[in-house]
Amino acid sequence: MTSSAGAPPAAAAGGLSESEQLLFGGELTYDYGWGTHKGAWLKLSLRTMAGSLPRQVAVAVRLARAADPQALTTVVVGEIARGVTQAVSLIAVNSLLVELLAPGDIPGRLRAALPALTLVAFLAVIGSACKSASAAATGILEPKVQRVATERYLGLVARVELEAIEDDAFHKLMDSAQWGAESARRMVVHCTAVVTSAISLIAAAGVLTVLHPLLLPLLICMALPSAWGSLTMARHRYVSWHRFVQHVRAAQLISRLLIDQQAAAEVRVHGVAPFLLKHFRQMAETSEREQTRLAWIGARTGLFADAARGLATVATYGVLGLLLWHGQMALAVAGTAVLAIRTGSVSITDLVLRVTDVQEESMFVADLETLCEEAVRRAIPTGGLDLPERVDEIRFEKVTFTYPGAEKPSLHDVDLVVPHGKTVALVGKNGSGKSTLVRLLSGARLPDTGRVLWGGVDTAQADRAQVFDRVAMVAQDFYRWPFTARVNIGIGRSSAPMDDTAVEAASAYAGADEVVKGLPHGLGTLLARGYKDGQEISGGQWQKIGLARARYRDGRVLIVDEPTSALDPAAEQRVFDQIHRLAGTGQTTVLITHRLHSVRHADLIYVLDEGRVVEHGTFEQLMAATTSTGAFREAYELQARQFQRPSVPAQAGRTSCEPGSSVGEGQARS
Ligand SMILES: Nc1ncnc2c1ncn2[C@@H]1O[C@H](COP(=O)(O)OP(=O)(O)OP(=O)(O)O)[C@@H](O)[C@H]1O
Repeated sequence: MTSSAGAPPAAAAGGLSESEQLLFGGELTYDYGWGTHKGAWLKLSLRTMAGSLPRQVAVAVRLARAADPQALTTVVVGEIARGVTQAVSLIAVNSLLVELLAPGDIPGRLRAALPALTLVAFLAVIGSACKSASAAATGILEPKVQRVATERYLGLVARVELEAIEDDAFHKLMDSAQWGAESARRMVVHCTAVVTSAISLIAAAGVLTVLHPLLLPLLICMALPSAWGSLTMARHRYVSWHRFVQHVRAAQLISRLLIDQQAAAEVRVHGVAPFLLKHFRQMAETSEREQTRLAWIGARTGLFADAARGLATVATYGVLGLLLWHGQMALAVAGTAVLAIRTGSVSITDLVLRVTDVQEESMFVADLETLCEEAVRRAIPTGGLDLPERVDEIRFEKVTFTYPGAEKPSLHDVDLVVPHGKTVALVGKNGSGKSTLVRLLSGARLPDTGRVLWGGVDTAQADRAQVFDRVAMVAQDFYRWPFTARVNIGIGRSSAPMDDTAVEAASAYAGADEVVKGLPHGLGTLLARGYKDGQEISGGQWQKIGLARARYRDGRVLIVDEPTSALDPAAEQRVFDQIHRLAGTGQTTVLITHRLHSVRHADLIYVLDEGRVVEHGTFEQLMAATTSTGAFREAYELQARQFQRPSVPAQAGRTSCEPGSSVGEGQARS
């Protein structure tokens, strides 16, 4: 692999670009907001990595404190005590060696060394006890830290504006953050190890400084090559991961599609598997090439680091030998120095490795932090103006709205009124802006210009939690939760305990009671295939469940977006009858439908075209030639004609196929 550090791997990766181009319409790279890959590479210098370490450790400590303060205290106290025992132990070893190497008979020397020996043994026992306590507390902390980190980012992400959820840069952050939560868990272990190694190193360094001031700088020289090697590899791995996260995500998507339930029929009937497998392989092979590249860099870096470390070790022991040679150091002191150098060098290697681990994990934790900061920045504001208890009308005033990245507005200068207790229908061609309009009405989106007023309160300034609380919505693409039928209905108002009587009443209202009756465990049936006892239901049956959910929510404003598109004629009639009946109970309803005959009873009909309201009025007004532009009337008549006697295509040997021709009709049916 020859790609340079800053070059995107796809450029050097042969088949990857082809797969990306075909399946995803372009090369899969991310703009992080804080720079390109090349920028990231430059930013990850050794200095900044070391500089950011304390901040990231502080993040881990904060998470650990939130997760289990008692366990955190045990870890900290345990590790400090362990370090102290090591330091004291080294000093005891020094006295032990002094006694053993002193002139005199062996039994006498052994007797003199006994107290130091006992102290070394005692300290070893204490050290082990501290190690066990710290290990147990770390084990307790780990999963809790991951939970706290996960809960935190999920909680924040669930509150961001819809716009952020559709933003691919934000998605990238969410992908990284999932790793960040796991990294936070691992950071606890690594941080503990860092503390252990650091204390052990301080102990060894302290003893070495006392023995001879020259030994400490030599010990540091021994450690530097390992530090450089480990940090260099951590940096390579991190940059590589960031480059490849998008490709990994895409390859995972392809592999999931191959086993996806919804795609299963098409995968088989259309023979899609070889096509997907080919592209999966291309993407996987590119990742493999990247792994090979990293392995070679690792081998090279390790070789340089080991060579430098070897030289430093020779120099250190050489200096020790010279000191002994010139009588500047006693033999017992030299023995302790060898021990301290060994302990210190092991601690330094361990410390460097662990610091690198912390550093590596901290980069992912930093991503998690960035996501949390971004999620806070893009959150739906909490608080705001209170809505009046009774909202007489919801009013759109010159509302214009453009989706992020879209070239033209989806709503343009829209004026509209939804009076309290009335049924308002929105009709118009595909893509005319109906669903967008209800998203703004429900507060899910805010206008770019103009105002959406709930009883005079602008949704941009209102407490949006209050707006949401008053809305019950069955969106076109309402979510099919992979839970039981009960939860699929009761989740409409999940803040309250689920009440079976209310769930049953809502399902009866929407005609979902028949669906539930047909399920093996009634409301307790899991509506998710692929799990034990999970059931799948039809699109129309799901639509009834969706309607029941909106009914259960019992919002003051009911928004139904294409509620009957998958329903059979009887069920469709029933739904519209129910909606009309609601009008009599003072329920405000906004109905989106393409079935124009079903809006006859609406109090107001708005006709949209290319994001603009082209006409509005009652059904009679829109149908009357004198009071309408004809947009609604023409569409209505076009639909009505389809219900009149069908025209029959000409067949070979027939000369007459005119509509109404009884012969033609008879032949057509035969
Ligand atoms: N999330 C989105 N991001 C970008 N553009 C969108 C998004 N949702 C809708 N649009 C665009 O906004 C326009 C209006 O879409 P909208 O879904 O509001 O139309 P609609 O009248 O409800 O259509 P339909 O009758 O097909 O449901 C369309 O051009 C559509 O492509």
